[in-house]
Amino acid sequence: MVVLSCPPMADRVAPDRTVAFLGPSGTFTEEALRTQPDLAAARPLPQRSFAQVLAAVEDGRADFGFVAIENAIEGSVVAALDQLVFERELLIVREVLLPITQHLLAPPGTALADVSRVLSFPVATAQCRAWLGANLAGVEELAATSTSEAVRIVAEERPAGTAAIGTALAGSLYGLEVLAAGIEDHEHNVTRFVLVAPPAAGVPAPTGHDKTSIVCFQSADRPGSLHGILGQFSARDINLVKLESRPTKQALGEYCFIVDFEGHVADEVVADCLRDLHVTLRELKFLGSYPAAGESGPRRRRDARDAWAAADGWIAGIRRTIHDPA
Ligand SMILES: O=C(O)C(=O)C[C@]1(C(=O)O)C=C[C@@H](O)C=C1
Repeated sequence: MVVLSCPPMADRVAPDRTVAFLGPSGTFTEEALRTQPDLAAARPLPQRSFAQVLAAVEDGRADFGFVAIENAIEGSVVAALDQLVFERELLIVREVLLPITQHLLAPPGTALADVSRVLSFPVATAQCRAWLGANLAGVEELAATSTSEAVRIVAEERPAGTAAIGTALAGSLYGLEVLAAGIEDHEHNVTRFVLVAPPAAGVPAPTGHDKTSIVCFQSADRPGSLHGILGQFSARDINLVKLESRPTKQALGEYCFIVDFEGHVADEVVADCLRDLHVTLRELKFLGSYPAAGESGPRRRRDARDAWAAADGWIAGIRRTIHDPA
């Protein structure tokens, strides 16, 4: 199951555009990017970290950045999410879902009993926690800057007794063999990636199947503040897709809320909700409205939004009849 988002023509990335992503060749990020024909045809700019990917977009070396942001087993990829929330002024313009299959890879001729150390990107290692406990209990876990970097190091530097966790693609690119396939702890392992661009690139056109992401910074830590935020959505029948609190890094116990919900800022009901939040919050950061990946969810809410637009038209009709006081 590879779920593709299908951007309208105007929102496809042109082949002369540069897309920065986590490298080197053979990362899951590259696999996800290659599910998108327009991104696969664009100029690739592999980087060594999420921060470098996003910095490349902000300083103009890349037109777009492509990063993992959420995993079905591990939750948010906080190193990327925090960058978007706190460090960068970038907009999400697309999301892509990729099923993730982890492989234990080692130089040809290695047996499982020879493995005393496992090298990988920590998010990937964490997805295999139960498998490692059951099959390689007590082995040393080492961190690399990405899964494919781990595979490259094991293939080229041959550290003693070391296997890598990564993609089958990286295994064949760098010449490692698969010691064990499908070692992730849950079979429905999916990672969500986002394509980001500078705000000047604008917001993608609504498709009728969209998501919006925002960050709510509260004015004060008082009872009911989260209830107040959520109430704005429930009053308008807007479905939340994800709600996460993250420390603002300003003071212990001070949190902001990252909210993903169905709909596009072009929808009147969404705009109205954002207006009310903007009035009440200390700061409201708009992370983007973009086509939602997958088939379930946002389409279900269209009837409610159509009803809201009809109600808006009804009010506008009444207001047009208000007498001019002059
Ligand atoms: O290291 C990689 O291969 C990546 O693309 C990064 C990453 C992540 O950060 O979540 C991407 C997908 C998988 O969930 C594991 C690792």
